[in-house]
Amino acid sequence: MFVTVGNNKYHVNIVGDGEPIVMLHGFTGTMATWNDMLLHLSYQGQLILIDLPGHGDTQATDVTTMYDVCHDLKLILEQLGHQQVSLLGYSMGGRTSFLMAYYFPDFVERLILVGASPGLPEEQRIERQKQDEQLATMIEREGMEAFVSYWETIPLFDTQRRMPLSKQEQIRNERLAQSPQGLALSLRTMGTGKQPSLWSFLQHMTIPVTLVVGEEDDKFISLNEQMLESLPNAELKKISQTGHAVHLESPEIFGKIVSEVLIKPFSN
Ligand SMILES: C=C(O[C@H]1C=C[C@H](C(=O)CCC(=O)O)[C@@H](C(=O)O)[C@@H]1O)C(=O)O
Repeated sequence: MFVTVGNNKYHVNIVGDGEPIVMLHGFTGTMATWNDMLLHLSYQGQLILIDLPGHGDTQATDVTTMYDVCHDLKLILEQLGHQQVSLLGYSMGGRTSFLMAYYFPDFVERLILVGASPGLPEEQRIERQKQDEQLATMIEREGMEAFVSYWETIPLFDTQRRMPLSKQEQIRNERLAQSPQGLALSLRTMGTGKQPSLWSFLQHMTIPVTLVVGEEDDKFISLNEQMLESLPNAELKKISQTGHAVHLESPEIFGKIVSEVLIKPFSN
């Protein structure tokens, strides 16, 4: 189905009824990124999967900041009849989930974040915005084949080469199915450099936060351990023999973690 907010038309997939958990994919992904994990999810509530701007079947070009995206997401969920949701986000979707809790604290019940961060320290943002702009321009000039061939070789995804070739091909095809214009818009709107830094806000985020990170994702292990020190009501789950995309590399383990968190929410 599609939900229209303002000039933007979002692709949304709703499964079941009850307490909603909204799932937000990462850069270059779509709602299909959750398919493997969902095979191992035991949850009686409602699943709401959304393609973010610049991705999948969503047609949302009237966004310039992450606030615009978060506000659209809130309007979508209110249109669906929800006043409060849980959020599950991977990487860019995790950063977006963090911001949803920051902008709309009464709207977010809990966070489950995979390979996520609260953005960069303020002083690093400008440089990263330049890098994100360079990448956006590369994608527009050289197209999807060249971008994906580069993107899948970054160290963050080294562990994905241990996955079955069929799974690697599935991830590659999901990335190739994106448009250069869409990914460029995403980087210019939702790129890591564009994310307001929430590091100083973490100490005030009292909702339950489950951080999930692959034990071989060195960069995000360090970031998530730092986040855990600041978050007053959080737990950190490290998944062995797994890298950045925990939900893709260890879908069974991740599905069980999400099931446990949603069925028996922890609270410090
Ligand atoms: C390379 C870095 O940042 C990017 C890496 C992961 C993020 C993501 O969404 C996953 C993309 C994927 O699975 O293909 C992405 C984001 O958060 O927007 C980052 O641009 C890095 O070293 O920080």
